[in-house]
Amino acid sequence: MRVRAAGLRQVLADVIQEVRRSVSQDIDGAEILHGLLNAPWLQSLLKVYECLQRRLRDSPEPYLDYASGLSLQVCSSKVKCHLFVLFPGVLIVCVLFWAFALLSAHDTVAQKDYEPVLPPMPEDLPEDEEATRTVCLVKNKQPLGATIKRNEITGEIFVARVIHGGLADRSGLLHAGDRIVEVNGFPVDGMEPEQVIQVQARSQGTIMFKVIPITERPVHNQTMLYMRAMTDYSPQQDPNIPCADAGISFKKGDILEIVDQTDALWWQAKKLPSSVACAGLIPSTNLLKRKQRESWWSQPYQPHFCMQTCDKGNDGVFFSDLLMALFPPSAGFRRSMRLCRRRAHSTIHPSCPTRCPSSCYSALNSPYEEVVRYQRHPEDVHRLIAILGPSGVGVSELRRRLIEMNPNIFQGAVPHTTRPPRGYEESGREYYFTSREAFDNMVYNNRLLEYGEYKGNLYGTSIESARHVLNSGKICVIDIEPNAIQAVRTHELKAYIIYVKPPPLERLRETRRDSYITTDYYVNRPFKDEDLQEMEEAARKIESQYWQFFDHILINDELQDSCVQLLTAVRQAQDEPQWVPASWIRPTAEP
Ligand SMILES: Nc1ncnc2c1ncn2[C@@H]1O[C@H](COP(=O)(O)OP(=O)(O)OP(=O)(O)O)[C@@H](O)[C@H]1O
Repeated sequence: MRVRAAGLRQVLADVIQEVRRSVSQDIDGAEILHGLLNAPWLQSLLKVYECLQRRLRDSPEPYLDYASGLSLQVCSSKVKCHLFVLFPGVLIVCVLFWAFALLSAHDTVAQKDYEPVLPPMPEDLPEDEEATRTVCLVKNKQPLGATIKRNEITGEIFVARVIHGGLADRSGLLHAGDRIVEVNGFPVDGMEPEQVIQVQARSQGTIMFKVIPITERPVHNQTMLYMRAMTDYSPQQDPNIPCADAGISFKKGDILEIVDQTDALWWQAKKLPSSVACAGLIPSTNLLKRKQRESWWSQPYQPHFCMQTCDKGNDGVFFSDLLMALFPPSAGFRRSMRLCRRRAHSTIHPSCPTRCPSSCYSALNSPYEEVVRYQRHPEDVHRLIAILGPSGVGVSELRRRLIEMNPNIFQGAVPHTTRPPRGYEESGREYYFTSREAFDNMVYNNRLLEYGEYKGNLYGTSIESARHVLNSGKICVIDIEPNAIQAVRTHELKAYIIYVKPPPLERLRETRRDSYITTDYYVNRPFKDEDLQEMEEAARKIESQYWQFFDHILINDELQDSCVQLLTAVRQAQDEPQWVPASWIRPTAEP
């Protein structure tokens, strides 16, 4: 009340005076606040606000709503003659034409002529009139925003759901559960829903429903809920959706704002970022899980995409030495792990299935993952940066360049190995050298993010190793195999996953012309066309299985551009809000 009486600008002036006093008392921050409150833009903004408030209070009423008619009368009288004396002919015609147009617009607004003409209310309202409601909606180009269903026993037609933000919802007059008795005067009992829709589609301009409102409307205490889609969905390909046009399609990784979960089978959601007010139908978690199970049973058997090879070649003693010399502290583990896939006696394990069977499998199988917006507090440890991509795409190169750019900020996690150290190696620098027993112990206790065996030696990255870097205040940057994604997506590490994607084949050929690939053998050799095709194929497989987990996709085309992109993505991960699983922030949230 005080604000209205005194005016906002007056209140601001009082506050400024108070703050000025604080400035003279040298109170921390008072000067900044004073400068802010004194800013001319704030004064102007308040002035505009006050003007608008005044306008709202004393909303202008038209003095006449027939100004154009009156002016015609005036013109046809003597005044016209006087005007002709004062102004030459053409000019006066223009001025009069303009003035009439203006006055006619004024009259349209004054008479509220632009509002739709509603049909008269029916006169013969039945006795039980209070039990029915006549709802008149003005159709524009958008759909009505409601679906209907038929009670198969009684033949009665009901509103099945009202789409959030649609025409029916905005009217506030139709609700899920209302029984539709008539549409535009046609009784609809016993009709098929398609026939009812045809009746309503025929109507022009307005559409009138006679409904018996539902007596007990469910109370909505909907809270904001966001989900990351873990699967693709297209309503056009779903024969079970109540109305395909009311559905929304989404792809893995899309963020969905769930606006209505009242229906057990069909939720209403908006795909973010969204500029539309109207939501669309998506299948609920349970329904989508059911669909996935059904489609899984109908698929031919597909072996799990797994990083295991059983090549028994034995030409690598030499190779390992050269390898470690070439890539001493940071790239060794990845290289070993990568070559594990290609070479002898090797397997790579994500540590996760033993560590977190429930969260891993549920995240892989659940069609949605609840997410929240999270921004790291500047005083918290950094988020782990995990980079992955198909072999040869440039993960090691990008990671190496990032760390070299600023080793005071970025650091890799030192891997563990059971292989004996070489002359130049120091435990804790190139590797932590451990016994096989100690390594097995780490595996048993789920302390490894991923591990693998190569030529009889075990290699792995431990959680402690990543934690050590993070606790030192640096940003830990590691490269992982795709099947280790689940192991790094934890409340503690809050991994930000960067997927390095190869550019189209043409660009790969051009950009990798002078680059070398590390092959099965200890020599690096130029990329061949089949290496590039293999890379594309591997990328397709990774994307089809893991796309939903990627926080950033970096297309490694020009190396310099990719480095800049990587740096930007890492900065955003640490300093800007990102969608993360709700279970990281609220331990009670379902994984
Ligand atoms: N954008 C790029 N343009 C040209 N050459 C590149 C680019 N990115 C990486 N390279 C080169 O491609 C080769 C393979 O890159 P890198 O070793 O980083 O691959 P990787 O993804 O780590 O796979 P792997 O671990 O199997 O070797 C290296 O010689 C690297 O310098």
